[in-house]
Amino acid sequence: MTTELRVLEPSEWEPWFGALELAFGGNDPWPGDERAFFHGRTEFGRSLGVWDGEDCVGTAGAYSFRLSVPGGALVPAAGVTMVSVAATHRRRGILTSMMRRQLDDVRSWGEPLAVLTASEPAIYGRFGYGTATQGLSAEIDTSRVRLTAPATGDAADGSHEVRLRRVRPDDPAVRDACEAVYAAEVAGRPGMLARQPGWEGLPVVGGKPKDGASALQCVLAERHGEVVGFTLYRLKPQWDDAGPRGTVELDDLYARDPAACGALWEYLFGIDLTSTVRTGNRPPDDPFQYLVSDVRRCALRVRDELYLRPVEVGAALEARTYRTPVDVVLAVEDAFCPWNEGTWRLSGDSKGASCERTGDRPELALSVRELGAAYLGGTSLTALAGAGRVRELRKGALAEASSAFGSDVAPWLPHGF
Ligand SMILES: CC(=O)SCCNC(=O)CCNC(=O)[C@H](O)C(C)(C)COP(=O)(O)OP(=O)(O)OC[C@H]1O[C@@H](n2cnc3c(N)ncnc32)[C@H](O)[C@@H]1OP(=O)(O)O
Repeated sequence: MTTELRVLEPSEWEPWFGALELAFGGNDPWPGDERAFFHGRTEFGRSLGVWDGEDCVGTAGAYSFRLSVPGGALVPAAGVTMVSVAATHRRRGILTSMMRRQLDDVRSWGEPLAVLTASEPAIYGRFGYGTATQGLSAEIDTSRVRLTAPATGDAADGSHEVRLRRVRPDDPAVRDACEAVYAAEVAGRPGMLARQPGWEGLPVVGGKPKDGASALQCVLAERHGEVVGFTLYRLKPQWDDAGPRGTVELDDLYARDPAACGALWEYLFGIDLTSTVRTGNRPPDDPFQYLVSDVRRCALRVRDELYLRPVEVGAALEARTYRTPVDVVLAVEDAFCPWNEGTWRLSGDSKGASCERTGDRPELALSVRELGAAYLGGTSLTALAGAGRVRELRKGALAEASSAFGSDVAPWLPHGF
């Protein structure tokens, strides 16, 4: 088999995307507007195709993202996407060849991080990606579970009150207002992506009617006319002999303060003719868990979400801040990107950090995959050490580093890409 790996040309997009669709199991092309959305987002200089003669047999892309990290910086990160190999050409190293080329490219572009969401968790660890964020899913029995929103304030004229308003999600003014609420959250929550041009259309494209559910609906939370939160959801009606038992399929909910957040959740819980609120990916520390009467009937589950790989260890560790002061020598293993191998001294605190090569004796040993898992503060180094994935070589180094790497706000990736 002779195949050629090359950078994707715009004229090759159709067979390239068609190969991806096929590799994901369907003969059916994606709906036209979703295709158009992803066509518009394709960055040709950063996308790879593998060709066997005329046939596209491998695909991979890398969006130019900026990822929020602890401390609030937005760090350039390659958003690895559209990865596939034709079923006829699997397990012959084509994915490995694309990962090799891509990580070399990402390094040459000066991006310290690469991130992705994985179709299967088993695929990317070998290339140095660790699970950096988790998403919380819930299926809440709202016929039994009560949610009590916090008091909105005690102004006699009710001026602290949150008002809810139903709007069209595709109205440009609504989108701008929702984007502003999203943007305000990014720096404060590691793992979120600063919106790149064009990506503001994702919630609407991704929220198309599916599985008998309604079109996307949007409710704004406003205070003094200012939008302080919003939710996007679909309603899925269902009836049986006992009457209505519809479902609220929640896509998005963002709020700038607890009162707005509580008001939006309370609204979702109270929609007539529904008895379930279902959601697939909320932050692990989502406030609704602390407002409900019966968390057990919320059927909470956590799932791996964002995988992160430090492409340049030094630059990556310098790009974030640390919750508590840290001064530790890390021995990093990185067989796939050997330029990261070796010992690094990380010194940092809540204001900044330096991370430089050193000849000093290592104090903590770990692979780049564990560094990726711990990077956003969602996976503790202590937990990884408990699994034998991090080794403490100087007593006290583990506790010091683990506390420093942590994040009080759970890192979270709101959507796939
Ligand atoms: C970010 C994203 O886009 S995620 C989407 C990923 N794509 C998909 O899931 C679509 C369906 N699957 C595929 O297209 C292919 O099976 C791919 C892309 C996952 C793998 O492509 P291949 O060319 O077969 O991988 P390659 O031959 O380079 O395998 C490298 C190693 O990974 C292992 N591997 C590859 N895929 C898998 C998998 N799905 N599960 C477990 N191990 C895997 C191989 O066994 C091999 O291991 P080895 O080095 O120990 O022998």
